[in-house]
Amino acid sequence: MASTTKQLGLLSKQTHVLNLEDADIRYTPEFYSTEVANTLFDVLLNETDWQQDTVRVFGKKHLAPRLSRWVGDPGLRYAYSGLTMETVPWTDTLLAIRADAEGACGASFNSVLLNFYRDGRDSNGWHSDDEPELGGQPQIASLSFGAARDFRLRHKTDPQLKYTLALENGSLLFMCGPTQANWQHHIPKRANAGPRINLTFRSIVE
Ligand SMILES: O=C(O)CCC(=O)C(=O)O
Ligand SMILES: [Fe+2]
Repeated sequence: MASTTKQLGLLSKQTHVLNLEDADIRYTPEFYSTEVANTLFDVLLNETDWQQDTVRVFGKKHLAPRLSRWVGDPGLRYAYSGLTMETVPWTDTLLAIRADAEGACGASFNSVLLNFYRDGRDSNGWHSDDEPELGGQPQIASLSFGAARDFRLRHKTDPQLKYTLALENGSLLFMCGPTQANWQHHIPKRANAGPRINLTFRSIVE
């Protein structure tokens, strides 16, 4: 994957617009073919220097229930769960995926958070990606590789409004507009789930 603009075997599959109030979320299940997605899973697994971060929950420090890595343009910093993280440089693989995501979403991204859910015991707690450095209407492209996992959404003020969708191997989920201001999301634990890698491309405004 030498060229940063090379298309990684994109399929022109249907994008579904989720019918959710106060949100703008679009889901493309087969953004990458299964074959390409499986290859990308292996490459990302092996090329990434995975770390287990410490997160602060109600003032207490815990090891995050997943492995992760921040990648982005030089000098970018990001405050996350009470910690300031510095990004590490892009790889050719990540630049190629970024180009695909930017083309599909009509957005630009200067960083990506890589998450590795080793098995179904790994998870991601309820949150919004609404840190000030993401701007007023964060645009987030989320790509999933490996085992499908449920992605749950809940409205911040109306408890009746909730939604679950399975993020499949090779899928793209794009969240933009008022989504982060009004909704939270999480990845619950799932018995027997296999390994999964998720990339969330973002744009940090300094
Ligand atoms: O793993 C996922 O699909 C979600 C990851 C996520 O919400 C995040 O990194 O902010
Ligand atoms: Fe998130």
